[in-house]
Amino acid sequence: MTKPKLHPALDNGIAATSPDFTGGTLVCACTDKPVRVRVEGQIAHNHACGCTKCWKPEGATFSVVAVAPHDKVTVLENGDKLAVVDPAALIQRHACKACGVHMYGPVTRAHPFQGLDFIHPERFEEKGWAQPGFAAFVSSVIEAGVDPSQMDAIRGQLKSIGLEPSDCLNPGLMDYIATWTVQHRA
Ligand SMILES: N[C@@H](CCC(=O)N[C@@H](CS)C(=O)NCC(=O)O)C(=O)O
Ligand SMILES: [Zn+2]
Ligand SMILES: [Zn+2]
Repeated sequence: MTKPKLHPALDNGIAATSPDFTGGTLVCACTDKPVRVRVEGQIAHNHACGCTKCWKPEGATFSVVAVAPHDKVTVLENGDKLAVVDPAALIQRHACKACGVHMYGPVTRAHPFQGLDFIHPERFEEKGWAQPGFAAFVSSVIEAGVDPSQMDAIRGQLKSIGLEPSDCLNPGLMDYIATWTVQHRA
């Protein structure tokens, strides 16, 4: 059986994290006037996401997505090309209107992730960003059109490259969210 393809940054060996990575510039896919977004410092919680809302490159089953503190994220150039994909969503994904790449997605409402921006590290010009550590929303790939019969192979492939599959977030983040919820009960 052929290995299921997940994402270009996962299918040919995952690039190692560099301790020297101190930030980088995310660039959209436009050749003319690309949007450029600076992220200071290393990213956190990098993971593969199977949900239908996260941006994926052409042909990918998963997105690769991480977070950075909002105050470390700055639009450098061509921010006039950005628009929020779904203003009602928790993550305010700012996409390039010309090429469709999601450049940054802040969480502004009261939520355990408030103050964090979701970004796609494969758009960094630089190498060395923290490598993905788990896979989230794996069952959601079915909503994007994957045949349910493929799920065993997909979960097996994720495990084989060291990305433990979850159908929501990973246990550490789910515990963090539940703890926040207890602490913020009215
Ligand atoms: N099954 C749904 C899951 C969507 C979902 O909950 N995505 C997660 C992971 S990115 C989330 O936190 N979404 C918040 C948002 O989209 O604002 C889908 O695939 O559309
Ligand atoms: Zn673009
Ligand atoms: Zn997602």
